[in-house]
Amino acid sequence: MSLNRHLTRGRDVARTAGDHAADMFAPLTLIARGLRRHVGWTKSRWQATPKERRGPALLLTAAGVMGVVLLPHGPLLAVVTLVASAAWSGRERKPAPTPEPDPADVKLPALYAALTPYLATPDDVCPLYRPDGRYQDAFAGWAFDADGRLAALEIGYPAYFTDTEPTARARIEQVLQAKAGRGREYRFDWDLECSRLQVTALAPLPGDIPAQTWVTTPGEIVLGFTDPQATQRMIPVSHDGRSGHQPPVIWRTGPRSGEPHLLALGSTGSGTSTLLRTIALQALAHGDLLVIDGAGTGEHACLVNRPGVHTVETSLRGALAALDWAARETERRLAALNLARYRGEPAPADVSRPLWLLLDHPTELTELAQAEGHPDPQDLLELPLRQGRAARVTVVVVDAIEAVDRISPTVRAAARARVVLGDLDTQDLRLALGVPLDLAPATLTPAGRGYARIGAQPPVRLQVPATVDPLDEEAPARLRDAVIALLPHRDSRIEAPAPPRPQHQPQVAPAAEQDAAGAAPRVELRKAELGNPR
Ligand SMILES: Nc1ncnc2c1ncn2[C@@H]1O[C@H](COP(=O)(O)OP(=O)(O)OP(=O)(O)O)[C@@H](O)[C@H]1O
Repeated sequence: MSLNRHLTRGRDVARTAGDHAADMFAPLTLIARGLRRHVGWTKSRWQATPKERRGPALLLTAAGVMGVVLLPHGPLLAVVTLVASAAWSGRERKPAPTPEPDPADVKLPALYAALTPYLATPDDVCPLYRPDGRYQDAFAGWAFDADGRLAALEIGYPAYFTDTEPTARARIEQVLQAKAGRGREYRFDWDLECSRLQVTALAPLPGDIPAQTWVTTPGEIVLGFTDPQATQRMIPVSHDGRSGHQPPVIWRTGPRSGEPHLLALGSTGSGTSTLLRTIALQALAHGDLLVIDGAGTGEHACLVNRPGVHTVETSLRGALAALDWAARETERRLAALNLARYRGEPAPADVSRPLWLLLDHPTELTELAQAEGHPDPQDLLELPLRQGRAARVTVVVVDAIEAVDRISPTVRAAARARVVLGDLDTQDLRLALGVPLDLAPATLTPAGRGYARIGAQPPVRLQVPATVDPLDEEAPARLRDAVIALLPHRDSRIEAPAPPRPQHQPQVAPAAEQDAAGAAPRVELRKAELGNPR
């Protein structure tokens, strides 16, 4: 056996013996500690007793001791009592818990100090913010939640602070969010007239709301859910096996809509394809779809061959053919509507059924078209975007925020309903929504979280329903089943009798038949095959 092993063993034996000894002598230690405390108490009492009373006190104690000695079993009882009381007072006493410090006194001085460099100037003779100042002088009110996190704060700031400049405001918002915790979203209400800023921490929106049939009127699309303060409407929602009501973000489409087209941008994996699927499932209830999957990831394969879905294209040639048909269909619809109006007749059924052009990452196809010398598919959207409202053609484009420069100006100008999803900085949010946000997003946002702005309305928070790809095996089965239940089948559309079918279908010629120059093939309307259109 090596020396090292001897030493280790010896150490173990010594430690075990020490532990046993400590266990054995624990009662004696307890009593000894108690006796020490008794002696200490007696000493302090003796010193506290005035000198003239010490003699009588000593006499009284001696008489007591004598009495005890004279009693039958007195000395024994006295020893037992002394030992018991020593054991009692020798216990380890837990220190009284120190009261939790007031979170306001811990967090608000730090917040005040962090704001001081931005809101103080040396020339101010009566500064609201100064290095040796108190937060109570500048902060008008505050509230903390049960976990000690800042829930609301109202601060005052000097009138000379440049609160009309977005960059100056953004700096203050950044400091406030950093000090109050980046894990939550905050709303900033700037009262420019009174030089006051109200900061409110926002509760997270409910996530994972499964796809389901929403209670809306035709033409209304539920993009997701928001704060109760942002809308006066509530719709029934089943979530986690319970029924309740949630405030929806509704996008109104159709001939009377001020925002007939939508553009959604997001960071990678933020849920833009999921948003497109959410819209597709609702649009299918009353209209027909044409889907272009520019990324070619097959995320919309669940729509292939579904009643009401004209085509799901993933190739450049297929997309060009389908969009060319959509442009001519828009033209045809307009002509038919104008003729009906001219004759004073109701609009024919085949032009009043909404047509939806859903484009996922079309800029991928734009790049491909440029490389191969084909026309840009986005150019074919011009007519549907300009005339779509009258012709009941709605365009929805979703793409990555990095591709915003490649989105055609016509799409950006005509798509006045905007959605932005994912972790984005304030500049990207502003670019996507067209206005600065008075909200600071949390650092980590779940999939489907973002903001929506319909037309000129102020932006609202948005959580898109979890309309997952039913072919995505990694998605939870209950969410996939919910989507499958909404997909129309050949014999029914949304579990209801099939509505009359439109009298025209896109027929995309095989790519091989396309001309050598790469021009998009014409989509033929095969009216002869109306009996079996799909
Ligand atoms: N609202 C949501 N609720 C729950 N999960 C979601 C939601 N939106 C998206 N997801 C999940 O997040 C992942 C990414 O979603 P999605 O494919 O829609 O994002 P994307 O923005 O299209 O991604 P990419 O940038 O790759 O195109 C998927 O697994 C999807 O199921």
